[in-house]
Amino acid sequence: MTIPFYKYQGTGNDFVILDNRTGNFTQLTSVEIANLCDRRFGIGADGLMMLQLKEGYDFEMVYFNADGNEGSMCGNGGRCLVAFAKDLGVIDKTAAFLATDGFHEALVKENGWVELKMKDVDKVEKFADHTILNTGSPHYIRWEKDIAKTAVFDEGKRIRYSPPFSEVGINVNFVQLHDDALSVRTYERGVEAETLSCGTGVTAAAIAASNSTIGQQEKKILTPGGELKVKFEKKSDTSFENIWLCGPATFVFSGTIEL
Ligand SMILES: N[C@@H](CCC[C@H](N)C(=O)O)C(=O)O
Repeated sequence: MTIPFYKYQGTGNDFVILDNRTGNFTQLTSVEIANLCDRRFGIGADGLMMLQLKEGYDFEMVYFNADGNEGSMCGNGGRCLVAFAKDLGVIDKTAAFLATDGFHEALVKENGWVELKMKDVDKVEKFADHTILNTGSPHYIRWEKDIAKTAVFDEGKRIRYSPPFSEVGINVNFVQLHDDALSVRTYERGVEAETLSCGTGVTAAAIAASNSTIGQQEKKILTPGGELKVKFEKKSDTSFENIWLCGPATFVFSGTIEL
């Protein structure tokens, strides 16, 4: 089977995208998807997405982690799929699409900048050195003094596979606070490695680092793959709405691959 594919990246979080409006790729197995994402034997990516038709929406986003298993929401992936939909002519400057965690809106701005509305957050669990919350995917936020020195792979893997997370897993984000920004490095579940950026992860970090002000807040986020912005409205210490993940989403290359 010959598969035409498109490769996109958002702050270095990279994805293989398939145009599945025909339904031709629905039967791909998790082993085949993992092979397509393999960086040595395949195209190479942190995940694979299919853009599909869905009645009542511009499109549907179906997301798989690099291990071939269907994942929960991917923020950078969602922004890249919106850029792809725009390049295909499926949308113009706005999108309304369905993902595994529900309905999302998005805006395509100048120079490849894509803003994605994330699901509301209504539970934030704070512990002495970490915070847990779900922004479409589950996230563990650990505060660090200097993330350049953090053993992201070893520590992230240890936490992701420790009880009570071992069975379902969790994404582990190491976060350093600066005066005007946050630096974030993430160990991603399903990739089982550090990625250059994680959209739902930086969204979780921004919310976990919110100040006590009720109302609109905005955080600049620095990741190893580039800069993102998260805007949100704080309703209470555990309730956040109108959450937007904003940043670049870029076409890299396209091609065909034999399966
Ligand atoms: N890279 C993603 C997160 C993808 C989901 C994650 N790997 C999981 O399975 O929870 C992002 O940009 O949000």
